[in-house]
Amino acid sequence: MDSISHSATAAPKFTSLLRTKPSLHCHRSHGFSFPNSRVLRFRSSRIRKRSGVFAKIRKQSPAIDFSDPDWKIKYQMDFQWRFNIPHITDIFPDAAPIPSTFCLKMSGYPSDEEWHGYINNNDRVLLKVIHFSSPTSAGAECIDPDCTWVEQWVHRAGPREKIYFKPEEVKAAIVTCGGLCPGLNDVIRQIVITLEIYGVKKIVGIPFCYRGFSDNDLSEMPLSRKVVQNIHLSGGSLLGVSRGGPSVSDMVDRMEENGINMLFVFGGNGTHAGANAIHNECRKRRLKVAVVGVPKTIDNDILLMDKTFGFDTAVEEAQRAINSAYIEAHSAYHGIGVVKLMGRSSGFIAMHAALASGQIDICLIPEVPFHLHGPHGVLRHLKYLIETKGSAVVCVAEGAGQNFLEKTIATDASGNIVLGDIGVHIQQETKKYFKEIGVHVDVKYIDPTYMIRACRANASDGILCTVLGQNAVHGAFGGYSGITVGICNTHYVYFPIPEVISHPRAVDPNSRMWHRCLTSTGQPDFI
Ligand SMILES: Nc1ncnc2c1ncn2[C@@H]1O[C@H](COP(=O)(O)OP(=O)(O)OP(=O)(O)O)[C@@H](O)[C@H]1O
Ligand SMILES: O=P(O)(O)OC[C@H]1O[C@](O)(CO)[C@@H](O)[C@@H]1O
Ligand SMILES: [Mg+2]
Repeated sequence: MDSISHSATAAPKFTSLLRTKPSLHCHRSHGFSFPNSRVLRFRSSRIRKRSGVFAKIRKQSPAIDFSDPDWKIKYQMDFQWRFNIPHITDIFPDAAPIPSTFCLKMSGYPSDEEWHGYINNNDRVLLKVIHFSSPTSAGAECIDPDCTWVEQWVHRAGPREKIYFKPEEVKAAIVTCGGLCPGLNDVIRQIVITLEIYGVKKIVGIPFCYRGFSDNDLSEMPLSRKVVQNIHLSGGSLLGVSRGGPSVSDMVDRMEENGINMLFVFGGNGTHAGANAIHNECRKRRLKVAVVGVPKTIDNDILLMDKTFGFDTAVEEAQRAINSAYIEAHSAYHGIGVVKLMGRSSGFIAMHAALASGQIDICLIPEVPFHLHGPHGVLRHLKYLIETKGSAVVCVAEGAGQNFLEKTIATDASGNIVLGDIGVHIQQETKKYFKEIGVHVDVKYIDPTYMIRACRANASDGILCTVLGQNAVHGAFGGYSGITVGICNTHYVYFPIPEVISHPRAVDPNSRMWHRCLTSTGQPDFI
């Protein structure tokens, strides 16, 4: 039987620490670093400020004192506190749960009367599953110099036996923000379907991201199973997306006016900062509202998750661009293909697309610095490839090599810096370089960004969207707020929002995956 101790921390150990910050003197950025390894650093203490809105992320604690024999237990206690997921009862201690209206039991099956199929609030998923025996192991993430094994548990997602909202009193709203991403419609669809199964009748879409809360020309879109039945068959978002928007206080005003008490927000770091700010504002106003995020980033740059929806589709779709570049390059005399793929601050799409295609000779990502010119530069290697292979294909992530481009202070409506076009730059520099050395080359440049983003989700993303969408609804009905859903070591979890947005997730240049990519392309260091 589920004990309903949804609160913080009844993890396998330290069950007494429910929602109270332990007084400890451990950790976050203890200052040592190992060659070739990454010591876990907690950047969650950063405070992000935007348009007067603060997404406050937990306070910094002192460094870990490893001479303290209890450092590990203290570290784990602090971890539990940080990964506690906020619950309605934090502000409404008397909120009484009711039996779930989401029924899993089929009559007569299974025969075991004890079985109910719900997730116990105390179920946990292990966040890190590799025990690195040494800080010098590839990709090692160590907490202490000996790389001691420290268990880190996070909350398991899924339907709870007791719920904190009566379905007839729920008005749920869905909002999709940032850039497009394959799978948005799949998640909208699953949320609507699952809400209806709980018995919710009032479900609306907020058009064009947070803008839909403030713009008087935009009105709520009523949603039902009938409306969303086939929307996953096309890409884009039924509700539309945009960047920028109103202040958090204006959005919560509108939510109050319109009686919205469940909000499902899909987006990246920016959107989640907004969702967390809405959650905090609702708590400040003592509103019984559940705000649940669904990470949407085609760049796959949200922390702690195996991957985000749309990423697999993007990698798959990128194959078409890479293959075209390869065929063009291969069919031309001294052909060079350049493909630019998405990834503002992380090169996951470029790295995975290069690995999947096996057609890339040079993969350039923001996390790994490179020179274009000079004896070890990309252009010299291209010359070598032309001489030895007769053609070459380069894949570059959009955020790579920004140091070669003119700095700009231009930002989009959300405050994101507008990047220079590294793909065009590489194309131009390549042409110039080969002209200067008197070697004929035929350079073709492909930027498939918006073709990729507009695709419908592939099968594996379709499944991921389904699970994430359903779990978002279960989280809200379970009484959680200020959380986001994710996949972690193949299991589904809830994270407190601040922990996943403190900074963008990046490719670790010391990881096996990046090394595999280098093995596959055969490229040298360009430094
Ligand atoms: N720090 C913040 N606090 C509150 N709201 C924010 C914050 N940053 C961004 N937003 C809002 O979140 C929405 C989306 O932000 P943004 O355009 O950065 O996309 P994103 O969620 O990061 O997704 P993408 O991966 O497509 O960039 C916008 O309406 C923006 O105003
Ligand atoms: O052109 P837009 O819509 O501002 O979006 C571009 C950005 O969106 C992303 O696809 C992330 O959503 C980035 O890779 C890219 O820089
Ligand atoms: Mg963003």
